[in-house]
Amino acid sequence: MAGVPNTYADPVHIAVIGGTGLQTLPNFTLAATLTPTTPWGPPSSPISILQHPSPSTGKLIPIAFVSRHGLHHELAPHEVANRANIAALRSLGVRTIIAFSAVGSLQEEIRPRDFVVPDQIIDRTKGIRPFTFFEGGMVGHVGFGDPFDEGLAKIVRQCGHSLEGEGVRLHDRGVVICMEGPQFSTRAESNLYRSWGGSVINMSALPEAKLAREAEIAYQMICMATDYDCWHDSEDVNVEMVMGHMKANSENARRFVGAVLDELSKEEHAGQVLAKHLDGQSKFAGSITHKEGRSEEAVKKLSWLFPGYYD
Ligand SMILES: CSC[C@H]1O[C@H](OP(=O)(O)O)[C@H](O)[C@@H]1O
Ligand SMILES: Nc1ncnc2[nH]cnc12
Repeated sequence: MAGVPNTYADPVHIAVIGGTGLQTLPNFTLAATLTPTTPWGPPSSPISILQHPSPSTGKLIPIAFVSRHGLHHELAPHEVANRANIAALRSLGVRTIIAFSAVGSLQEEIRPRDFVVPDQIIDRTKGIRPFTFFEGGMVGHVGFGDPFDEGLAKIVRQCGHSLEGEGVRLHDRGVVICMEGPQFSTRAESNLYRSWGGSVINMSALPEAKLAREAEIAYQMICMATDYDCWHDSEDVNVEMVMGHMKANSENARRFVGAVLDELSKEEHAGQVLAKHLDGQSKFAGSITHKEGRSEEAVKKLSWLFPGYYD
C-alpha cells in the first residue's frame, strides 16, 4: 500500500497467524508491511505490523500478522512456508503466537462455529513438509509433550469465556488431528480419528506448532469448527461449507483474537509474552552435535535464527 513503511525498528513480541477465511485483521492501524526473507525462503505473505492500543496502558503495542496460505489462499497446506513464517517472526522479536484455524468437528458437542482451544495434537501428516530447523549437520531435540503453551492457553481460554453469551461457544480443551490433505478424510479415517479421541481436524497445526517450539515461541492455536467432517449424518464437509461458516462467524473470530491481544498487552503478562520459560532451550537442544561434527551451512542458518547460540 502506498505510503506504508516497509521497515519497523522496534521489536515485535506478539504475532497472529491467520488461516482460512482470516487472511487479514481489519480495524487495526497498519504501521508497516514487511517482506523479509530468511534462510528458509520468504514467508507465506508479507508481514503486516499492526498497532494495537493496550486498554490498560494506552500504549500502542505492535502485532505481526502473517497469512498462512498467502494473501489470496494460494498455498496448499503442504506448501505453506512454515519454517520461513516462524523464522521471520522470531527475527522480528516474536515470542508469542496466536494461530487461527478452521477445523472439522469430530464430536457432536463441538458444533459448527464453536471455538476450541486445543491442548493436544495427533500427527497424521505424511512427512512431506519440512518440519524442523535442526538438520543437515546440526541435530536438536526439543520437548513436545504439551504441543501448545499452557500459560498462553489459560489467557486465551479466559478471553474466550469473557465473550460467551455473545454468540461465542468455547471448548476449553481438545485433541487436534492434523492430516496431510489437501483432500478431506475418508469416512473410515474420520471414524478412526473419533475412536482415537480426536476432537477436531485440520491440515495446519503441524509442523507450525513444532517449529514454534524449536524457535522458543509460546504458541497456541484457536480453532473454529466449520463442519462435521464426513462421519456425521449431516452433509459431508466441502469448501463452500467451511468458507460459509468462517464468513458468518468471522466477526466473532476477530473479536476473540482482539480480546486476546487486549489481555496480552497488559504489563502483568510481560514474562509470558516474552516466553521466558522457553529461553535458551534450543541452545541446549542443539548442543548435542559436537562442534567438530557441525556443518558450516547448518550453523549459519541456525545462527540466523538464534544469534550467538552456537558460536
Ligand atoms: C478450506 S478447508 C481446509 C483448510 O482449512 C483449514 O485451514 P487453516 O488451518 O489454515 O485455517 C485446514 O487446516 C485446511 O488447510
Ligand atoms: N473436515 C476438515 N478436515 C480437515 N481440515 C479442515 N478444515 C476445516 N474442516 C476440515
